[in-house]
Amino acid sequence: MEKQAILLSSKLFQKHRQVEVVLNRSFLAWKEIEKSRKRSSGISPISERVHSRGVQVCEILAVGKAEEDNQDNTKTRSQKKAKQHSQRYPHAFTVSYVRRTRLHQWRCADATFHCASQELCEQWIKVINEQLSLLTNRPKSLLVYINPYGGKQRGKRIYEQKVAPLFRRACISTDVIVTERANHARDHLKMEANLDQYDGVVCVGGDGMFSEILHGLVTRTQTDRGVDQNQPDAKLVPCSLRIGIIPAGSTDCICFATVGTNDPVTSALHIIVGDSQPMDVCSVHHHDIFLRYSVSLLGYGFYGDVLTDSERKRWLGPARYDLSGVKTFLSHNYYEGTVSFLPAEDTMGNPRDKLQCRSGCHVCQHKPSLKDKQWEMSVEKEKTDKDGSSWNVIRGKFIAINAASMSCACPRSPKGLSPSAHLADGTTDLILVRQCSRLDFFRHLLRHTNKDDQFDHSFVEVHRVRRFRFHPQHQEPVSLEGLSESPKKTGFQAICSQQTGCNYSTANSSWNCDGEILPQVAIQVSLGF
Ligand SMILES: CCCCCCCCCCCCC/C=C/[C@@H](O)[C@H](COP(=O)(O)O)NC(C)=O
Ligand SMILES: Nc1ncnc2c1ncn2[C@@H]1O[C@H](COP(=O)(O)OP(=O)(O)O)[C@@H](O)[C@H]1O
Ligand SMILES: [Ca+2]
Repeated sequence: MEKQAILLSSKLFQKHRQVEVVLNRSFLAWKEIEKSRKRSSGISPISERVHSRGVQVCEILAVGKAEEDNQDNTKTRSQKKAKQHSQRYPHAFTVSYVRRTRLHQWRCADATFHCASQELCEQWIKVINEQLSLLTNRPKSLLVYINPYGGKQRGKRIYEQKVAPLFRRACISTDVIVTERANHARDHLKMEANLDQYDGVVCVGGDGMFSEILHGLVTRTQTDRGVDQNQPDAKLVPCSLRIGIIPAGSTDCICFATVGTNDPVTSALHIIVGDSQPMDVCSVHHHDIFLRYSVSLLGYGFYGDVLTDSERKRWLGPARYDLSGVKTFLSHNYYEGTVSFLPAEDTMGNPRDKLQCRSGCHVCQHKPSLKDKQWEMSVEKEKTDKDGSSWNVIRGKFIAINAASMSCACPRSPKGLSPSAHLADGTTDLILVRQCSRLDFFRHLLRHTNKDDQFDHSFVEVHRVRRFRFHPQHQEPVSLEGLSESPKKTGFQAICSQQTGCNYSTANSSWNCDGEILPQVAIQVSLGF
């Protein structure tokens, strides 16, 4: 590896230990040199033990003058020694940096260095800050939306206690909006927010709140650029602002599946260092009318019914999903319909290849470019127009139809609904669970929580697809009113689905779209901007 030029190097003190601190463009290292005398057979050689530590510059959160330690904590000998040193060398700076703890979990650590003079201390702060200012992907100004009612209703506290102090430490300025109603954040982003002044938007909440913010931002971007997102063939303009997620919801699958954990501090640190992860966005239409976007789960049958039932138990917090899960499992409903899908090319891997998508994943990086895609789409159109040969059509009775655009990993299911799904490959994994016995379905569900393959059942099939359509066997009432909006939550559909009558509500389930119920059952789904 090429050796980098040293930008600054000094002998400083960390507590009472002398350390050699070296900074180059990508790394800050400090080496403690401990001199100890070994007495053996009358000879006293001086041996040097070197403890070396360091941090990549891109993982330094901030550097600044150290706060004076006025506490009288000098109980032990080493504390006394450290105190004496800090009095002798009062000019000190503190480097805050990312420390990796458990798997995927990040914490903020501080290292304080005492300098022989004020000039040296200021020089260190200046040189490190200069290097940090070269990291242009870091946000300086953020717009934060907090859903105070998400998850266990701890969003506000989580933000104030765990996240805001870190943003302050990293000198990130924030405008914070605590939402007062559902869709407050979406409407504010759509119509009011002055987005030019921010480098990103932060969502403090769950998957539903993320979805709100995504819709606000995407709609605003299209409006600003004169694109009509209701046109099914409209080429959407990508958003220039990134969305950071501070998990404070019930499932937090979008955060868990992208970061690897649902921990507010880890997420705040990823935001500060400017990490980003592209993700697939599915567009959902009903008869060519735009309904919603989805980034995680589009689920019909089981997950639709769980969500419909759980909405009336919101007061229970995240436990509502457990209760509704058991209830839905016991009702053991199945739904008839036709699923048609356009498979992804073989080069996109397959849902059972056991490859996990990670940051910098090569499948996502080498997905077909827009140009290839346009070509592909014209071929696809030709084929379908002639004989429909590239579309697969499956008619059947399904307990669940799940489209996972990402793994949908969450604390309940650490591998997720489709463990090998890619975050940004332009495909979704379509999982069809056909009518089976309760015991078989239980076995299938259980495999979401352990290492066994949940697709290894005769009644389950999974396809990696670019587009799909669903038509329920039983006609839904024709109503174009209220499209693109959530249905009124009267609970009507849920109550009806418990009965065995023969109206459409009984025969059909609903789609769970990232935690929101879709108002329509017949849908067309396509991926990619
Ligand atoms: C025998 C035990 C069986 C346990 C099976 C566990 C499987 C769990 C798989 C969960 C996959 C969740 C996908 C994420 C969906 C979210 O978008 C949505 C909304 O999340 P939010 O409430 O907004 O955080 N949550 C649900 C439960 O539908
Ligand atoms: N102030 C608010 N009052 C009521 N509902 C809200 C508010 N802010 C956001 N919401 C809505 O709450 C729903 C659930 O939010 P989310 O943060 O995902 O929590 P959870 O994971 O518990 O479902 C979302 O659909 C969102 O639109
Ligand atoms: Ca995907």
